[in-house]
Amino acid sequence: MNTQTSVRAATAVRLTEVTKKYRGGVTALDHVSLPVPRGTFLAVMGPSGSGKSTLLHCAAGLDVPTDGSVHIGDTEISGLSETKRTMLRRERVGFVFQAYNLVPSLSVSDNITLPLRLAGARPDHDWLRTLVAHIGLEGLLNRRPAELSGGQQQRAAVARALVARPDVVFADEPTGALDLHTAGEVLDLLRRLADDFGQTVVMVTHDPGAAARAHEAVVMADGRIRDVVATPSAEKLAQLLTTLERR
Ligand SMILES: Nc1ncnc2c1ncn2[C@@H]1O[C@H](COP(=O)(O)OP(=O)(O)OP(=O)(O)O)[C@@H](O)[C@H]1O
Repeated sequence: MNTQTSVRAATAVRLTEVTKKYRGGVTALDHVSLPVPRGTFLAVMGPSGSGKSTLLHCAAGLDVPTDGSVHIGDTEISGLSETKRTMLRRERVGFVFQAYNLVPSLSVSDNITLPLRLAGARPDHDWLRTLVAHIGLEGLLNRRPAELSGGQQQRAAVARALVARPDVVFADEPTGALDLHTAGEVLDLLRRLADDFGQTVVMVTHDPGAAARAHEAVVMADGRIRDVVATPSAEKLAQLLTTLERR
């Protein structure tokens, strides 16, 4: 393995000089470069319209950049056909959304393993047991989503995102619908998944308190990364956001 390959392999996601222009002339991302090392819990913050969702969509292969490249592990996804990107997302990317998006008619257990069935893969039962125990879903697996609290539903959604052992989990405002205490539990869980399993997590959030649970936070404005803050505090992030919003 040459040095460049080993450097790339240590990176779960890499954006290189990514620009995204929408029809109508909006430049939502302007030459953004961002390596996300494996095992990092990264928060993406910034004022409304700063490009957070666009960054997440391009990084996850849900959308394609106008220019620049995106790698998931060693695979450049920005040049793949839509079909290949869909397959790659199923196998190597997990998603957690604000609205848990569980299928109401399926049990918790079937919801968690759904991505595997869609990809035509078999569950790894050892991993499934570890995951369910780690996430605290034992005893809830036969229930329907409506029979769970909001926090339990989001924990089931986190288990579903992790079931295929993805290179990266993208979380879009994962605590937006939860009360403060339950939100704290879900954030602790995301942090433990990174610390205990080396799971890479990229989370978009408006909440400096949530971002402060991450290893690192990037702060965006006008489609660019303005700051990268290691071991961020809620106070420091709130201060940076206030400065950007006042401009
Ligand atoms: N499909 C689209 N077509 C045209 N412009 C778009 C589209 N999606 C986003 N934009 C524009 O791109 C810019 C970045 O939007 P984006 O949704 O990425 O920001 P954001 O930081 O996620 O905002 P918010 O915090 O409000 O969700 C904004 O100016 C937005 O209006």
